[in-house]
Amino acid sequence: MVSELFDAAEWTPAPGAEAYTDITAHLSTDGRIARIAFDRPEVRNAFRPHTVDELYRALDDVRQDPKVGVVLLTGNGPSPRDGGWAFCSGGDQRIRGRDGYTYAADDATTPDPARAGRLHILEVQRLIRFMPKVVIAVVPGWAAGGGHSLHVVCDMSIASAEHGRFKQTDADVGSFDAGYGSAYFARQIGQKFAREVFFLAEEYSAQRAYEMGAVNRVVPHEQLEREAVAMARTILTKSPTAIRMLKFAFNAVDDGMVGQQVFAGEATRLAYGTDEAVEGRDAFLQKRDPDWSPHPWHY
Ligand SMILES: CC(C)(COP(=O)(O)OP(=O)(O)OC[C@H]1O[C@@H](n2cnc3c(N)ncnc32)[C@H](O)[C@@H]1OP(=O)(O)O)[C@@H](O)C(=O)NCCC(=O)NCCSC(=O)c1cc(O)c2ccccc2c1O
Repeated sequence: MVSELFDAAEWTPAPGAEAYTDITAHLSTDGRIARIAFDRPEVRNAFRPHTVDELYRALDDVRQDPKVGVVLLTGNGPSPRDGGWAFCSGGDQRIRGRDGYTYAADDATTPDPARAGRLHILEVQRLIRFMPKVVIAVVPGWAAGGGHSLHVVCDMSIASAEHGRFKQTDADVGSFDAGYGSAYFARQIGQKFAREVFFLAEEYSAQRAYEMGAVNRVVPHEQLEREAVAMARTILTKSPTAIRMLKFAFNAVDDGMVGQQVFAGEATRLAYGTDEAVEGRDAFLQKRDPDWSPHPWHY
């Protein structure tokens, strides 16, 4: 069983997914939705460097899959140990070294001193942020620490009414996501609430997260993945170009010059499709002056 909420009739394994140990990756049977899930429920889906490597690969694969328009990022469960549910509880504290999270040597908890520690969940955050597809955090249980930050960076979040729980534990464990996890979170819900979530590190419910504007929908646990798929199916009825440009427009205001670059790159791609741009290219290749006369100076 992948997860108690997983509907086997809906999904087929993504190419290469059989090699994953710490995540699962599936595509909907029509190939248009991806479901990528943390698969370490016994530790509330905490991630180690190997988990992050797999997550990055799976997300990058779907980024490059032209059929996929929406990605559901979730956590499998429940825990076989105590029945607890989690989206993700952040970095695996057992293998946190002085330079980041350490790769395992011979077993999952023995650090390999030959490899530098990693904080590359931040690379995953950037991949989610900049991929031209909608990423929905599907939160069946705890979103804590770095898991809290991951849901923050997703485009939308949907949470289980019964088991969805949130807690930003960074400051409890001497860590701090000083980028999207905190500063962008404050943009989402406001400075006072964001500071409260980080400075007090108190647990809050899915309903409270909804009231603060941190999640889009709170739904009965049993229906969580069905509702997430329904949201994805609605998004898939829209224009891919419009959704892509909207995502990058929403990002741009908070992403500085990088946000402008990402948005502008897509604008350039659209401009390349015009007769005007084609004339510029053809004139160069044909070693003649471009004829811009069919193209007015629009106002
Ligand atoms: C998530 C919890 C609030 C859940 O509490 P609950 O009581 O339901 O469950 P347990 O505490 O009993 O947990 C069950 C079992 O799982 C183990 N576990 C849970 N989380 C982790 C974890 N993150 N690492 C390792 N193990 C974990 C737990 O020990 C239990 O196992 P036993 O064998 O002991 O029974 C609660 O579990 C909790 O608070 N978890 C820790 C949350 C946390 O502090 N996460 C790390 C925050 S820092 C971080 O994630 C982070 C990562 C980065 O890569 C960054 C990079 C750059 C900047 C910042 C980063 C960053 O902040």
